[in-house]
Amino acid sequence: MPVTSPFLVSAPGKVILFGEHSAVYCKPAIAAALSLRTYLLVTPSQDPDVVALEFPDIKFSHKWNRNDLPWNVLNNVVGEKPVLTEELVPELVSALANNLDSIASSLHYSAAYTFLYLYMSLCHKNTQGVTISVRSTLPIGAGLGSSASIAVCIATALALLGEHISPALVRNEKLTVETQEAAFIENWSFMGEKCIHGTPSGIDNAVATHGGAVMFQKTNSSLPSVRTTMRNFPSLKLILTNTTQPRRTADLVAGVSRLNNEFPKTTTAILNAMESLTHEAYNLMIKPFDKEAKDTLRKLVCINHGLLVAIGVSHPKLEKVKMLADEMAIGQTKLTGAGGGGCAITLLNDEVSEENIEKLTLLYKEEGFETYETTLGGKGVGVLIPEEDRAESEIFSVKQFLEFSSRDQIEQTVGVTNLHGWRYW
Ligand SMILES: Nc1ncnc2c1ncn2[C@@H]1O[C@H](COP(=O)(O)OP(=O)(O)OP(=O)(O)O)[C@@H](O)[C@H]1O
Ligand SMILES: C[C@@](O)(CCO)CC(=O)[O-]
Ligand SMILES: [Mg+2]
Repeated sequence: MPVTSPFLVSAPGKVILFGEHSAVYCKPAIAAALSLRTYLLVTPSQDPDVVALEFPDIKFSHKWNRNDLPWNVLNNVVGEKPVLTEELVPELVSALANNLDSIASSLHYSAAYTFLYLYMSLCHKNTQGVTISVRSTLPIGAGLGSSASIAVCIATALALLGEHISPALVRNEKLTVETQEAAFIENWSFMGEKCIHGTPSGIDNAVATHGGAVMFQKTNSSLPSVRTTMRNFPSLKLILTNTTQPRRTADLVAGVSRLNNEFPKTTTAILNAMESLTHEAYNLMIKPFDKEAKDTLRKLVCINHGLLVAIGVSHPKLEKVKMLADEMAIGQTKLTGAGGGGCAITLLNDEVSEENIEKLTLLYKEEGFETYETTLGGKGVGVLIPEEDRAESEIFSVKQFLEFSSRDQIEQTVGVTNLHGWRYW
């Protein structure tokens, strides 16, 4: 698709309520889309041969000349059309290393590698040069699925540029993504997640694509994963706390794999326990959600956290989040996402007062932690373009997009419900 005017893609982060890590071992997990999102702006490049990235959230920008990319390798191994493979194509992975060798930081490398892998897979040599700028209201590398939300945004933008999905179908009049288009985005964002952390389960990018709340289970054969939409997902009162301790999902997933190799029987028993508690939680959450059910759900949150501690993915700062909440007897806390730092959720007791919530958030602030006000179960991926009669000057520029100074400013300016003068494709 020739890009004559900018377009904007956005996708949500997620909270895993039950089953992180066990999800990688084909156990079910429950997750919901977050109101915090990643926004990706596509603009035509001034030089049609240049593909540029502007990722200010991780202080990274980079350019490639599209003629320097290893198209021949790709065409020899895969052909001209995108072919979904079970694993990343090793020849492409190794050829791309030459285009990435000037990038030293692992944070920058994984973002650039994901982009290039998807660009090579979904675009072609003659695809017009574009600048891809990304801003997120999600904390990065903190357990809220920032990698999946950027992978979904990139896969969607490149699938549109490569004309694999049709703009008209990305959003129909009900503002939902058509099944086939969504499946294409989900599958390719999964390849993006593989670039970032090796052996993802696929739950994060499934939620970022489809939104809502799901029980998700990867299969250990070549069969597709099973995604069960949880339509009556109960509204949960929770505090989401970021320890701000940096960590990489890839490292934590690799740590669990080492533990599994060293103590296979014990690790399997823990993963099986996670499986059964996820089923128990699911059964509670699909029925009328009364006080008893809420109490039981909190107990399951507590058990799930204990099991995650047992497989070595907690962190002293996550334990501090839990301890402060436990001391106030305010609810039950578990880490969310890959752990090792990043975020925890505290599922609050029903009767908890606003005063106590404020007291706890203050205690967290004193520890250097951040808390977020969010809602769960929102929309998945979406694409917006400026309305036809929109004057060029009224469409924000890459420069403005890159200069938004805070999460609030991003949300207020490009937030899906706040963006005036743009319409769904
Ligand atoms: N806004 C962004 N700009 C650039 N790169 C990003 C952005 N958001 C995420 N990334 C990429 O995602 C990586 C972080 O992914 P990682 O899986 O480690 O954490 P997460 O997805 O936030 O947490 P979890 O996987 O536990 O939910 C970063 O290293 C970077 O490559
Ligand atoms: C740790 C993990 O289970 C969740 C990360 O959000 C990894 C995955 O499922 O891909
Ligand atoms: Mg991730």
